[in-house]
Amino acid sequence: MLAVHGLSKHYGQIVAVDDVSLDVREGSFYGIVGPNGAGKTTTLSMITGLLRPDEGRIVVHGVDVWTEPVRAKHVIGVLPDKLRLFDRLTGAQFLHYAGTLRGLSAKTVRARTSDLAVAFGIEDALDRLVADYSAGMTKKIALAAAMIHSPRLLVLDEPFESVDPVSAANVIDILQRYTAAGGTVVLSSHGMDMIQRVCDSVAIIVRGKVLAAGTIDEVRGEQTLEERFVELAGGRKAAEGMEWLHSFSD
Ligand SMILES: Nc1ncnc2c1ncn2[C@@H]1O[C@H](COP(=O)(O)OP(=O)(O)OP(=O)(O)O)[C@@H](O)[C@H]1O
Repeated sequence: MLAVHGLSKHYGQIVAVDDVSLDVREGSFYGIVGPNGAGKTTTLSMITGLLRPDEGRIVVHGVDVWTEPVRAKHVIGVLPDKLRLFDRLTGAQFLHYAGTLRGLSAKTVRARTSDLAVAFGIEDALDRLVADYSAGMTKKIALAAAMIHSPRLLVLDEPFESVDPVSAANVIDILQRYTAAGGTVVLSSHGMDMIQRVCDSVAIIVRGKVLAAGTIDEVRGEQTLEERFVELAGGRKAAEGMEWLHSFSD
């Protein structure tokens, strides 16, 4: 479903993504993990056609994302990192915009909007401005917008950030049913337990490079995914110094 080959991106002197290759099969629930600043968002932005790579190739369902962007984007649903939404729209208007932009009829959008609102538990918020939503509600409406055109591939950048545990479980349930039906999910997250429990495959990215990729069991071996992650990310730093923090200013 997704083939990424030799992807690189520099920001001035900073090498954000360094020769990343990934293969994601159809129906996979694929996690991307890495420390802050590892290059996850940069990688996902290039995969979804939002950020032009310096080098490399991305093919989604047989379509090259950067030579045939319109066809490729038809296949992809995206939850971007910084949610820059049209937040002076109500939730319903926002989903109408997202659906009709993707070529759906107004009738189809209405039907799917009410299904999505129930699934995400935001029925009561549909007529309120997105600008007035809480962080978790904003994430949910953005997720709903990513799904409304029933894409084959969902690329979700930290979908569970700010989402409460019950809602997160609901979202996971929705995504698991989606992958069981042949949809493919690629998501980034810092939730190691969740990735280990929910994903079938994972890539660990550190300083722009893929240090491990494969099925969860292949990557973690005898350890937990978190232990393997900490090992590859260079271990924990001892909490020394900062004594001033315990000297209290009053
Ligand atoms: N627009 C930009 N201009 C300059 N540097 C950038 C830009 N976007 C990202 N970077 C740098 O590229 C590197 C990778 O950033 P990226 O946002 O891809 O990391 P990430 O793995 O998603 O991190 P996090 O887990 O904190 O979200 C970082 O060093 C970051 O400072």
